[in-house]
Amino acid sequence: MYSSADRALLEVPESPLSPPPSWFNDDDLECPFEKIPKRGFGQLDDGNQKPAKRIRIRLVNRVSPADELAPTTTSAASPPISPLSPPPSWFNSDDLECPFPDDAHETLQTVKREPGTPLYFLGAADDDSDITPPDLTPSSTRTRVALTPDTELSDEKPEPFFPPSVWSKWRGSLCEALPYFKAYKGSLHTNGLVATGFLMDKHADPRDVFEGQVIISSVGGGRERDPNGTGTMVRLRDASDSSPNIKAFRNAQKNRTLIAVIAGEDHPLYPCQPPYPYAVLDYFVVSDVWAEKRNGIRVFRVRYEKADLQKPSWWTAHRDAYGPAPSSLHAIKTTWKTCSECGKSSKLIYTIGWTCLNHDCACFFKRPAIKTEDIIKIEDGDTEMRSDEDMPEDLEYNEAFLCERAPFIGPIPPLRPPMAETEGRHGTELALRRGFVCPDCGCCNRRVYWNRWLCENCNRTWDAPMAHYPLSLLEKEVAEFDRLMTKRRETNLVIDDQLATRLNRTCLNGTQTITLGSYTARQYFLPDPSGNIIGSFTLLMSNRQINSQPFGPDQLFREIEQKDIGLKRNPVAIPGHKLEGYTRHFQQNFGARYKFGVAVQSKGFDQAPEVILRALHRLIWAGSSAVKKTTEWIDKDGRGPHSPPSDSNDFNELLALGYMEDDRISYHDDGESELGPTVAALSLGSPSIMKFRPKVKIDFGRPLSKNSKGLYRDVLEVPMKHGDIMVMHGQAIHKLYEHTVEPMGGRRFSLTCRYIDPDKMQSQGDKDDAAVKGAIPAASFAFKYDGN
Ligand SMILES: O=C(O)CCC(=O)C(=O)O
Ligand SMILES: [Fe+2]
Repeated sequence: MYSSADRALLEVPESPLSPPPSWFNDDDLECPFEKIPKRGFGQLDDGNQKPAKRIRIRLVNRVSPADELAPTTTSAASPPISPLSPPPSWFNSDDLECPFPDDAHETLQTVKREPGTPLYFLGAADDDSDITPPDLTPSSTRTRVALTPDTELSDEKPEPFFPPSVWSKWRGSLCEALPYFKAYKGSLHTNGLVATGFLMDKHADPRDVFEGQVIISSVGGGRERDPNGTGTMVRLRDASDSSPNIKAFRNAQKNRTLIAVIAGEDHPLYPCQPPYPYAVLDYFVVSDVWAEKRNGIRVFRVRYEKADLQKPSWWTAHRDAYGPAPSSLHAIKTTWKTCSECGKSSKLIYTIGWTCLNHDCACFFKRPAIKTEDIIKIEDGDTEMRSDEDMPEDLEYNEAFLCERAPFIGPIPPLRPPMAETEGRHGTELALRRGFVCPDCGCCNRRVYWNRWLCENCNRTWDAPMAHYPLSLLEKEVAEFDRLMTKRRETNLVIDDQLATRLNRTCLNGTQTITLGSYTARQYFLPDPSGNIIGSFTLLMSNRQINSQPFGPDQLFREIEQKDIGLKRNPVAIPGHKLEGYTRHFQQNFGARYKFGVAVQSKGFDQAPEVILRALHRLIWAGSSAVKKTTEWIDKDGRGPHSPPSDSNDFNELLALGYMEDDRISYHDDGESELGPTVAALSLGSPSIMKFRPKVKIDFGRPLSKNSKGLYRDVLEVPMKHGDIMVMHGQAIHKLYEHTVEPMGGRRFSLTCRYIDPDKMQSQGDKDDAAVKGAIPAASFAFKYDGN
């Protein structure tokens, strides 16, 4: 079980806006959840339904009657939602229902625009009755909201104009399915320091704009908890030009690359009823990045302009959806002025007048003055009026700044990435392991099942091709792995050991090489801080001969990779965090139910396929043989009160884990209180490395090194290859140490046996269930393994 100190290691950010964003590139599926140990957490709270939120919005007409092109702006009358506001977004099944009828997507497709033929009305209109949009409404019950100047909307926000083409219930699914947004925390995803995806959620700053074609936001990150104890997140320091996110926005602006903007349902300025927790708006281009000063602190703002100006925007229900007429696209331009102080030009952004937006200039963000002595003549004969005061808080944008457009030229890819191509693939490559956007309903999904893709919204399934993992690939992985291990041994000065790549001899108290059946094995003994041996780690090293025997590891590997043994990823609950996570590996449990932080059901051994029972018998032999040798070694010097038990229990549980490319299991312990002292695991497929390190809360009182985060460095790293078996013996190992396994290849299974003590189970139901499911079928003893 994890202690709170362990959990402290697992900190995940609380709000997408609070911590500085982490920067992932496209190939990095790394996610904070995958760093979560799979042990000791409770279940997801699915029943915590989020209350429907109504935001009263008021549409204000800022448009001069003559200026038909100016979009109508919205401003939220409701206060912005603090990034700390608590409600986690766990939906119940009602929430998961698509608000659009099944044929909505077909309806949408019928209005696709032919190149060069603007289908939509693009001109100015005196009133909305002149706007005759194609009937995109998927439902006849939908009402369009007619806007007149100063229209005040009722409590209801309008429904979306039409359904978004890509959406998600979960942040994790969004990040796994979309190539352009993989930021599990923070609001920005970048690729090569260019912004490719931006999520606006929960927080809106003053003057943020969320309209059909123009969005203005602050650059997230850099907020800290208010030292005045208000519980809110505030900016305390100037944002820097050299921060990666500002650079990424500037690069996107300079290169005019596309950035997908995604809206979270809690955005205070959402112009319509949010159809889903997350919905992709469209591709935009970054038109402006500039600095403002707010409460004396420098913040950066970004203006985005929709890339396809002729396509209506699903999130607006008024004429802003149609945008300016093509003939007018170039007509409106914001004025630029050059600063007499720094010589740099800035746009005339605010109605109050021009200010220098170069934050290195003495005149940066100074309020235009009305006193005559402040009027300065500048070169072009124009005048500039400037006071020493900063700009006020209640600024408004100039209409021209909001209305100008710079049409994007270039191909615009579909928002919905196509399903990954399976042709010629073996089935566990990263490209197939990633999530997908359902081509039928646009829902973002994770890859949850080992041998299929399932859309959690419309339940459509696709079989995933799970071909034999090519032997040539496996051999290549092993060759690379061996090279890497040799290098690691050299780096860590492990020259006298054939196996470990990192050995901390001040920590490890003795090792021995032994023979167990046909296996050569290496045994390491782990001490407590006083040097008492508390347990052993044994690695039984397989070889070609063992692997190729009938029902040996080769055959077991081939059978498991082909057979659907029920492997799937499961949700991990993180107490105190509202983000939902899924394990970074696929599981299926057999025998007694093993309760750890992941909700995994168990199939009784009587329902287990033969391959699982064969593995079970091999592990029963390996576990008892390794424990016997541990006991002999310990008994040589005499047992102490801290010595591990001299016997192991019979196993009554087997957890099968499947790892695809890039999957892993992060640091955790196998220390649940119901577990017996011995854990044994068979590795099949790609090589992997298992690492042990002392837990941070344990004071070893010796010069064991720690990393920059204050965590102990690994004291033991052991390579595990196809057919190898590891045995951990001694419960105290899990109190003092934690371990991780990193596969170094594209397909690996681990089959781990434990004993789950019914006497330590809470309920009679659990005990009865364990007795039935954990009973090893008598017939399976025909598969008994004796090491040869
Ligand atoms: O993947 C492995 O070999 C071991 C997994 C593990 O540590 C566990 O199941 O507890
Ligand atoms: Fe483990």
